[in-house]
Amino acid sequence: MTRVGVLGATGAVGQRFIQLLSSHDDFEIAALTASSDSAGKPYKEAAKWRVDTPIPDSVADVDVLETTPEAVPNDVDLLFSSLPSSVAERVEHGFCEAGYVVSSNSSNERNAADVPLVIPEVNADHLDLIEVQRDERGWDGALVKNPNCSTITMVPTLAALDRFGLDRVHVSTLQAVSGAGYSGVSSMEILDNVIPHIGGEEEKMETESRKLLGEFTGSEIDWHDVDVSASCNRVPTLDGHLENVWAELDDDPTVEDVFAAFEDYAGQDLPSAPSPLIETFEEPDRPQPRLDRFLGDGMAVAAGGVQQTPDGVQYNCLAHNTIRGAAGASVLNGELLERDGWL
Ligand SMILES: NC(=O)C1=CN([C@@H]2O[C@H](COP(=O)(O)OP(=O)(O)OC[C@H]3O[C@@H](n4cnc5c(N)ncnc54)[C@H](OP(=O)(O)O)[C@@H]3O)[C@@H](O)[C@H]2O)C=CC1
Ligand SMILES: N[C@@H](CC(=O)OP(=O)(O)O)C(=O)O
Repeated sequence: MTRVGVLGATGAVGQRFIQLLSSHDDFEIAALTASSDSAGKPYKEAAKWRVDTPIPDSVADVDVLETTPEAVPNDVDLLFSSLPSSVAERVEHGFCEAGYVVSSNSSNERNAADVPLVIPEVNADHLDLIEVQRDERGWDGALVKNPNCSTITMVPTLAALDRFGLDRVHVSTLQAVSGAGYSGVSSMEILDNVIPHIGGEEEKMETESRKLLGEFTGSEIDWHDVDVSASCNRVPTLDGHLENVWAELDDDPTVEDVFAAFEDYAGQDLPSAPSPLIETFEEPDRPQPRLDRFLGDGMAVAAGGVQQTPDGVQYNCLAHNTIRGAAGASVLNGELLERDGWL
């Protein structure tokens, strides 16, 4: 078993990590950290447990640690990070310097030139950027990021469409409230409403997509030159981001060609990787958040509503934002790090 820790374990995403890791066949939870307010308390007291399965017995009475390299046992091989990005920016480097490999969900440094931003089914080879990172930063550890939840919902479908020459993408999102965290959007704001703005989200989709779809040259990531324009909206669903995508393509695929590209897109042979990665629907009213967010145990991307347009294709896609879009994405990266010998 690989001994793992969770930084920010008491938070909304931290709890998802615990849910996923407590039943993992290869990872064993060996350290849970949070803020100084929680440190020293048993996990069940420090965390207000809000996940829809019971708090695992294996963590309930474990004492929460300070989020410092000194507090985490040396024999922990891999850390998952779900800290607020302002905190992550301050502390993640210290863990990497101390020799820990950190698989982080926080948004800081996702676009840094020497930080691998990875979806294992899309760009597993970008992990080799760790060599460059270690050379440049003098770390024994490493920092690897997964993308933003809206980005990760769309990018596998774009990767599948790239065989037709991806030229330009417009996307409009309908994002669930859990993406903003438990206290992020008040019920008075979101009930009977849609909020047509999510701070920073559009820029994240527009940049992270191009890095993920880029080529690793051996020393750097050559970003894809696709032009991405995003419009992001908060809607009153609990979990599951739905997205309407218009992709302009060099070729002129039929609807059947697009379905085949989605269905043939290869997954990964990793414990948390879904098969298939992209589940398709011919019914025009699918995918839907409530019906389809748990496909592939919350790790699949659902796609449907495929139509030809004058310049390419239009479709809808959906993924579970706190599983495939957050904790599940980091765990999958952890599995890739282990398989490829980076731990
Ligand atoms: N991709 C996605 O869909 C989502 C991504 N995220 C990202 O994940 C990260 C975590 O989000 P979320 O779980 O909602 O946040 P929460 O506020 O629920 O949890 C934050 C966690 O960080 C800990 N923490 C806060 N301040 C400090 C500090 N100064 N030092 C050490 N630990 C600290 C908290 O501990 P304590 O309990 O002691 O305060 C808690 O464990 C963010 O970066 C967020 O942007 C979040 C939601 C969805
Ligand atoms: N902004 C996302 C969630 C999030 O926290 O994203 P990021 O991981 O980029 O910080 C949402 O609101 O749905």
